Amino acid sequence: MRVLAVASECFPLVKTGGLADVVGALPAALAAHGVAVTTLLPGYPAVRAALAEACEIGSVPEGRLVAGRAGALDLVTFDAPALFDRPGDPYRRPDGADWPDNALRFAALARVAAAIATGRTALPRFDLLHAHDWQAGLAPAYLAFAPGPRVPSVLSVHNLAFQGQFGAELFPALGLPAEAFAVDGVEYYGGVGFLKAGLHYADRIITVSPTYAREIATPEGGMGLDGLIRARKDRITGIVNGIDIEVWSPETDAALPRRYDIGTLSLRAHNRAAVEAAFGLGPGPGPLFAVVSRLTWQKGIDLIAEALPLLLGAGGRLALLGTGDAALEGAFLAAAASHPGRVGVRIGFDEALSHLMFGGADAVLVPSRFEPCGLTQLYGLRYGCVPVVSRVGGLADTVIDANAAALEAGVATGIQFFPVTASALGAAILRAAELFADGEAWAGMQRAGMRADLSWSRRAGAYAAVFRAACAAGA
Ligand SMILES: Nc1ncnc2c1ncn2[C@@H]1O[C@H](COP(=O)(O)OP(=O)(O)O[C@H]2O[C@H](CO)[C@@H](O)[C@H](O)[C@H]2O)[C@@H](O)[C@H]1O
Repeated sequence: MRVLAVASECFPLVKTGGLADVVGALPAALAAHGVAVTTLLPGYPAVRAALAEACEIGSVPEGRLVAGRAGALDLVTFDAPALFDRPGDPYRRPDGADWPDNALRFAALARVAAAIATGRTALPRFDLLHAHDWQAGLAPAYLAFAPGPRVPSVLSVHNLAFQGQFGAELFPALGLPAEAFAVDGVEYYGGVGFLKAGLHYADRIITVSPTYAREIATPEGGMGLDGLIRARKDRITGIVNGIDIEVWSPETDAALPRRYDIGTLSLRAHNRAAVEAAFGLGPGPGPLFAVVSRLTWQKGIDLIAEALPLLLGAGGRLALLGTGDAALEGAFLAAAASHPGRVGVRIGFDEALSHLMFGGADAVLVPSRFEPCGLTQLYGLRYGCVPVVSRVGGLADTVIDANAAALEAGVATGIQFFPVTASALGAAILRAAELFADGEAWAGMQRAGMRADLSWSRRAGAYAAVFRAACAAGA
C-alpha cells in the first residue's frame, strides 16, 4: 500500500514537539507492515537543505513540488518561498507571534496534498492520504471534492487543543465548493475549522492513545468537538505512540557521556553528574527531577512551581528545560535564582540536552492537565528515568503506578497521581522520594520501565490495520 502522509513538522528536519517525532518515525515502522510512506512537508529552509536526489514532480501557482529523500525518509517538499521560506519556527515569527497567514499557508499544503494523492503530479496516485493535525486537516476535505476515483483518508489527532479555527471570510480563498461551508463540512461555529473539517471528512480517525480517544468524546475533554467525535465514534481508533528506539537508546546515545543498559544502571551516575553540571546543581540526598516540556497550561507546569517547596523539602532537585509562556519562564528563572544549586533552568529547545536529562536524571515530571499520548514519559521509561505523571490520556495508558500490588509483582514503572492538582502532584513527589530512598524498589521500577516494549513495530501494525479498513471502506 502506498500512503501519502502530510504534516507540518518531521524529525529530524523540523521539530517543535511530539508531532515531529511521530511523523519522522512512523514511515520506517510502517514499511515492515507493507506500507510505503511518502511524506509531504512544507519547503522550510531546513527541509529544502536536507533534500537529496531532488526531482520536480509538478507545480502549482504558489510554487513547485519536489520529490527526494532525506536519510531514510521519502519526501515531497512544497517549495513555495512566499509561504514557507521564513525565519522562526514553522508557525511563528521570530518574535513568537503566529504568522498572520497561517490559514492560507496550511490550506495550500492540504490542497497540494490532495493533488499529489489523487495522481495530479508526476507521482502515481496514492492508495491513501494520512493527514496529521489541524495543519493538514483540510486535506480530507479537498479529497472529498477532488475529481476522479476517491482516495480515502485517515486523520491523526495529536492534540485536539490546536484546532486551526479561522473566520468565515477565509472560505472563498480555500477553493472548496460552496456546499462545503456547512455543519456537515468545514464550517465550525460560524467560521472555518481545519481540524473539524478533517474530523468530518476523513474515513478513519486515529488518536494517539485509547484513553484520549475516550476523553475527547466527553464535553469535558472534547474542546467543543465532542459532539462530532461522538457521532464518528465507530471510526476512531486510539493507538499509543511508540518511540524511535534507534534514536532513543541509552546503549548507543551519543548525547550521553556514559552509555548504559538495564544491567549497568549504576553508570547513570556519570550522566547525573553531567546534568548537574549543565544546570549548575549541587549534590543532594533526594531524587533529581527533570522536566522537558513546552511551558504551557496543558503541561501543568504551574503545578510544579506550586509543589516546588515540597520537592525541595524532600531533598529533591529540579532541572527544567523548556520554552513557552513568558510568565512560566519567568517564574522558573526566579525559582532558580532563589534556590541556587537546587533548581536549574534552561529556557530554550535543546534536543541533545533533553537526551542527557533522560539519561542522567532520576525521575521525569509530567503533570499534564490533559495529554493525548505524551512522549517524554516514554523516553523516561526507556532510559530508567522514572516517570511521575498525572493519570490522564496517554500517561494513564503507558505508566504502571507503583501501588503496593504492582511493586510486589515487579511491574510498577512509575508514579501516577490524580486529580491534577498541586497537592496531588506534591504527594506523588513525596512517594517518589520515599521509593528513591529504598534503592531496590527504585531500581526495580527502572528495570521494569526499561523492559517495556515502546517500539513502533507493534503499533505500526495497528496503524496499517486502520489504513486497510479505510481503503476497504473507500473502495
Ligand atoms: N525545550 C525542549 N528541548 C528539547 N526537546 C523538547 C523541549 N520541549 C519539548 N521537547 C521534546 O518535544 C517532544 C514533546 O512531545 P510530547 O509528546 O511530550 O508533547 P507535545 O505536546 O509536543 O505533542 C503532542 O503530540 C504528541 C505526539 O503524538 C503527543 O504525544 C502529545 O500528547 C501531544 O500533546 C518530546 O520529544 C520532547 O522531548
